[in-house]
Amino acid sequence: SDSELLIKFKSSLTNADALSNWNPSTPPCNGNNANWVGLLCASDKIWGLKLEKMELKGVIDVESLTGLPDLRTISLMHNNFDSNWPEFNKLIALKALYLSNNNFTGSIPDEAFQNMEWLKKIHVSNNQFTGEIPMSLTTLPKLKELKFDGNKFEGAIPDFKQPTLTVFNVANNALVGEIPPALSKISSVSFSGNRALCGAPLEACKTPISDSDQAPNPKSGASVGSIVVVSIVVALAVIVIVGVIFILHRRKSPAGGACVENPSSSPNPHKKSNRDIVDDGGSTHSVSSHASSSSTRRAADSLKLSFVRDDRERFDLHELLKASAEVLGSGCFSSSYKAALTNGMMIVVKRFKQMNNVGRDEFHEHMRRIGRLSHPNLLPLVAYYYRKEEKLLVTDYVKHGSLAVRLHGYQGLGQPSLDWPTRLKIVKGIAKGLEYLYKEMPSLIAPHGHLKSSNVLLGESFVPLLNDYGLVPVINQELAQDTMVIYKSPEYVQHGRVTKRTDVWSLGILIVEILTGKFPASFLQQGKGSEMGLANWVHSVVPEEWGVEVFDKEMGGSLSSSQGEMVKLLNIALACCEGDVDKRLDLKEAIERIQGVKDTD
Ligand SMILES: Nc1ncnc2c1ncn2[C@@H]1O[C@H](COP(=O)(O)OP(=O)(O)OP(=O)(O)O)[C@@H](O)[C@H]1O
Repeated sequence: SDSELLIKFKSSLTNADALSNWNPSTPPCNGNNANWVGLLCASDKIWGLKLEKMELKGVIDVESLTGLPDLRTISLMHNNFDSNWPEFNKLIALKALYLSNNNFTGSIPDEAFQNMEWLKKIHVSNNQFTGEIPMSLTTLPKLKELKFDGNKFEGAIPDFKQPTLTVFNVANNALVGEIPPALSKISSVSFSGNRALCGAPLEACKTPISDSDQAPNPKSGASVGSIVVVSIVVALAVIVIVGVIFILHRRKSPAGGACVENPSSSPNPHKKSNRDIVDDGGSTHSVSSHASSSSTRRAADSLKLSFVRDDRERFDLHELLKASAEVLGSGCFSSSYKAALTNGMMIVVKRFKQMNNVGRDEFHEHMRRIGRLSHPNLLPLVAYYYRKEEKLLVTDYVKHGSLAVRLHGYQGLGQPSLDWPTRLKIVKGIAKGLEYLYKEMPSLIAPHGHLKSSNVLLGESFVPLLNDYGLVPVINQELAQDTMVIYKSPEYVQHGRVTKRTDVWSLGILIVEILTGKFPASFLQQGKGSEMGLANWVHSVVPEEWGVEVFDKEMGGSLSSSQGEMVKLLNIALACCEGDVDKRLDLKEAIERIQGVKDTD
């Protein structure tokens, strides 16, 4: 059983006190939550081991882990492991392996990553690894992130060619020789602190390379002269290929790859005439200018939008493809486009690529369930589109935009900020929307799951409308864990669990943001590192001994006339983002107390 395998895994570790609740008398998982510390669970299955900062040491028994067929991610970062490379390639389904900040030693065998076709992320920064960077890494088709910095790797960098490789860091090793041309666009910082690396993005290699800094690539066996000639040819080809990839990437990821739209940028999104909304199995279909091309027509014929409410005028994907579109933002999670239909209707299409956590039937059922929700503080789902590779969710366009932009994006433009009565009204509306979600979706542990200021839109008279709710069950777990707000909560960061009070924590963070006017910048980062940042952010903007100076100055005169009520609301917010779940307010208490705050202006 999973319990036995994990207990066996634990038995070869030394100093495993942190795993004391690994006890066969309770099952390791309870649905999507972990009973045992350091596990990541989904539907009672273990998909991740997150054993970080536990002072663990000893032997990593990979063999035992092969008995966990759903295991996709392993993090052992910030421990004291000092062994040689464990045979992780026995875990062929692994997608992410994080071993940074330990004392692993010895060389990593050349074939260490053979057959690990699913592996996307490998972080081994700040260990004591020696020898050469293993060649088998160059054969991984999905490799996205490779962090090998802060070790003692030597020799040349193998010829990485994967176009998927976007995060690459080998700084502070003892590497020599020419940087493979396909890596020339990576920041020079990622190659700094090595013995003798050359070529873009660092300085060009000298030709011929002098004896003292010559770095023959022991793996290629080619002469320096031929390397130079081949490099020039390859470099030219790469420039052309990178150019094409860049253009395609810009078309697909219009915000330039930024993880989350930065609300302090202009509130008016840059208008584009041509945007790709539907990706039909690899070929893209631009909105507007190519609407009449036969491929677009063929694709549109095969595409059907599923409408989830009866009270809405219907349109089809033909119409959507003809519409002129504008990019609203491109987060880690999704990309959003605003489209004007021929009948004048303005809609927003959100495109998700990683929404495959459930099968087709369950997905349809879940969307219909979301479609049945109706509340003055929820932005209703209008329609959706299902394909295995991607999903589109369609909502109305809300012309006043998001709370994030209203709070943080207007300052430079001389626009009036939100006053206290409006902020209080927004907080009360958000709380009511959340209360409704809890009532209508009781089976979800976190009925919202991604509550933050860019997911609160402002309707007429600043009525807040919650967006992106109820999506936790359908988003791929790995992406969800890296991006969704609930997974940045203290209980998830520390114990790998989400509770009925986790959305309350997000509500607390949001109220602190509304009252202080400070933006939790760690929302802009993805994945690890951003998590503690967000949990600690509250303490940085509202220190232990806080006074009236913490409130947003933009609230002007109300700061003196309504100070008492503001203090009351901030205290409620702090009780909502209390790190200890047992001491945190539950939703009912939080809502009662919020509704009791008065608009005294
Ligand atoms: N229906 C809508 N009407 C108006 N603006 C919207 C609408 N939906 C989203 N937006 C705005 O578009 C921008 C991009 O939203 P999107 O939801 O794609 O990303 P995000 O909320 O910034 O981050 P994440 O990817 O984590 O959800 C945000 O500023 C958001 O407030």
